[in-house]
Amino acid sequence: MDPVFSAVGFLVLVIVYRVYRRYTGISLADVPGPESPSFMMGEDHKRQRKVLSPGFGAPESKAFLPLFQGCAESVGTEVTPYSLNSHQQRDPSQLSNKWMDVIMNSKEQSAVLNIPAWLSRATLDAIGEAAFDVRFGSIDNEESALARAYSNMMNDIFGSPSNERIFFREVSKYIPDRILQYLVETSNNPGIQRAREVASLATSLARQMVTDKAEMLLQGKGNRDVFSLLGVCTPSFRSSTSNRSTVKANMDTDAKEKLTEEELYALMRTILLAGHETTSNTISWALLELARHPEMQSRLRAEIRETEVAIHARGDTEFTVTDLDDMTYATAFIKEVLRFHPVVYQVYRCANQDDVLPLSQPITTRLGKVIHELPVQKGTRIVVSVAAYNRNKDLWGDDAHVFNPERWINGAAKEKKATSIGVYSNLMTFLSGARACIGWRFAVIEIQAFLTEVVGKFEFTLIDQSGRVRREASGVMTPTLEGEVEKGVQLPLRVSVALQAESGY
Ligand code: HEM
Repeated sequence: MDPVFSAVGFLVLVIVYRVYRRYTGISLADVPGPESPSFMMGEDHKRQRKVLSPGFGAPESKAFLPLFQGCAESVGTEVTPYSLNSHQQRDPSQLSNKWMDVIMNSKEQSAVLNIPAWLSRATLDAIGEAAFDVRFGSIDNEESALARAYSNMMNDIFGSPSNERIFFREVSKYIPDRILQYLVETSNNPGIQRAREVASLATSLARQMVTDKAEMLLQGKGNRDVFSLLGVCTPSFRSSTSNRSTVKANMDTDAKEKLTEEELYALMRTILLAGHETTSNTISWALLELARHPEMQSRLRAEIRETEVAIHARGDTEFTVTDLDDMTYATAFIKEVLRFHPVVYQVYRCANQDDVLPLSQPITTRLGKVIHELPVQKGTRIVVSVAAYNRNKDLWGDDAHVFNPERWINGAAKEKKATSIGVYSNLMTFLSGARACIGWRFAVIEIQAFLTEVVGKFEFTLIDQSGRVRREASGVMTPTLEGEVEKGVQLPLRVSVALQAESGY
C-alpha cells in the first residue's frame, strides 16, 4: 500500500480535528494560558495565528542568526537580569564562553556538564532577545527567578505521573470545564502549584515587558524583535500606552483581529515556553548523539572547520544562514536529530464532527473484518504520535530505528515523497497543517547556530552515567537518568576543548 496514504490520512486528521488539551488533568493551559494560540480553536486560533505569522517568516527568522550566535558564543557586556536591550551591545549570554571558563578552571581541562540545564538557560536568553528584545541574563545567573521557574519545569509538572494523577487525567474528561478550572486554580498538588507559579511569574514578566517596550518605542528605540515585528507596538499601541491597560489597541488592524490583554500575555507565555524548552532539549539530544558517535562528531567538526576557512577567506568572521544551509553534513545531522528525537513526541486532538479517516493500510478488526477506512465519532480523543510517524519503516526504511544522518545525504530519507507532509523535510516534528509549529524556521536556525558554535569549540564524550540516559515523556521529551528520575532533567557529558584541526577528514 502506498505509504503516502498514511500521510494523507494524517493530514486529514490534522486539518479536521481540534485541539483537545484536557488530557493532562492538570491542564497545560495553566502554563501558557488558555488564551494562547495552542489552546484556541476555530476563528480565535486563526486570528491569533494571523497576528503571530509576520514575526515568524523566513526573512524575520534569518535575521535572528547573529542574535543566536551571540547567545551561543560571543563577546559580551555586563548584564543585569531582565534589562531591555539597547541593541548597541551584543547579547552577553555566552554559553560557550561560560563553558570555556569552567573547563579552563578545572584540573583535568575538561568538565562534566549537565547539558540541558545549560542549554535551557541559553535558549531562554535567546527567546528573550529574539521575541521580546529583552535580556534575561539567565546564563549568567542560574538563580534568576525566571531561570529557576523554568528549570526542570516540564518534568515537575508532567513527568513520572503518579497513579493518582493518571487516574485524575482519565476522569478529568468527564469534569465540566469550569469545575476543572477551579480545581486547577485551587489544588495543592505540587505539579499544579508549580504550573501556577510559573504562569504567574511569566504573566508579571509579560506585563513588565509590554510596559517597558512601549516606553522604549515612545523614545524611538524600536527594534526587530518578534513583538515589534508583529505590530504589538505600532503607532496605535503607542498612543494607547497613556492608558497601559488598553493593550487591546496593540494591533494596527481590524478590531476583530486585535488581541485582548489576556491573549497578549498568554501568547507571550506560549512563546517563552514553546520557544526554549523545545530547542534546548533538541540540542541536548543532538549532543548526546554526537558523544555516542565520535565519527559523526569528527565529521561535523571537520565540515565546520572547512566552512570557517571559507568564511575567513572571504574576509568575514561569522557564519551566514547560507553558510549554515550549505553544510551538507550538519544539515543531514540536524534533520536526523529532529526525526529521531522529536521533542514534541505526540499531540492531542478531539474530533469536532463525525468523520471517516482513510487508512494507508487495511486493518483487520477483532471480529476479523478488514477495513480500509476508520469511522471517527464526534468527541473521540486522538493521540497523534509524531514519534511513530518519524520512525515509520514504510516512510524511512528498515533502519528507521537507527540514528543515521547518512539517509539525508544518500536519498534514503525520500525527502521528495509524492505527498509532502510536515513543514520541514517531510518530518512530523513540527506537525503539519493549520496548527503546525509557527516557530519552526526560527528553531532550525537557532539549532544550527548553537550546534555550529559548541561543536566547533568543544568535544563531547560519554561518561559512565551517560549510559543511563533515558527519555522522560513530560509534554516535551526530556533526558533523565535511569535510577535518578526524581532528580529531574539530566544529560551529563564530558566537555573538553576541541582540537583546531580535525584528523581523518
Ligand atoms: C525543535 C523545536 C520545536 C519543535 C519540535 C516544535 C514543535 C511544535 C509542535 C509539534 C507544535 C504543535 C503542537 C500542537 O498543536 O499540539 C508546535 C506549536 C507551536 N510552536 Fe513549536 N516547536 C519548536 C520550536 C518552537 C519555537 C522556537 C517557537 C517560537 C519561537 C515555537 C512556537 C510555537 C507556537 C506559538 C505554537 C502554537 C502554534 C499554533 O497553535 O498555531 N516553537 N510546535
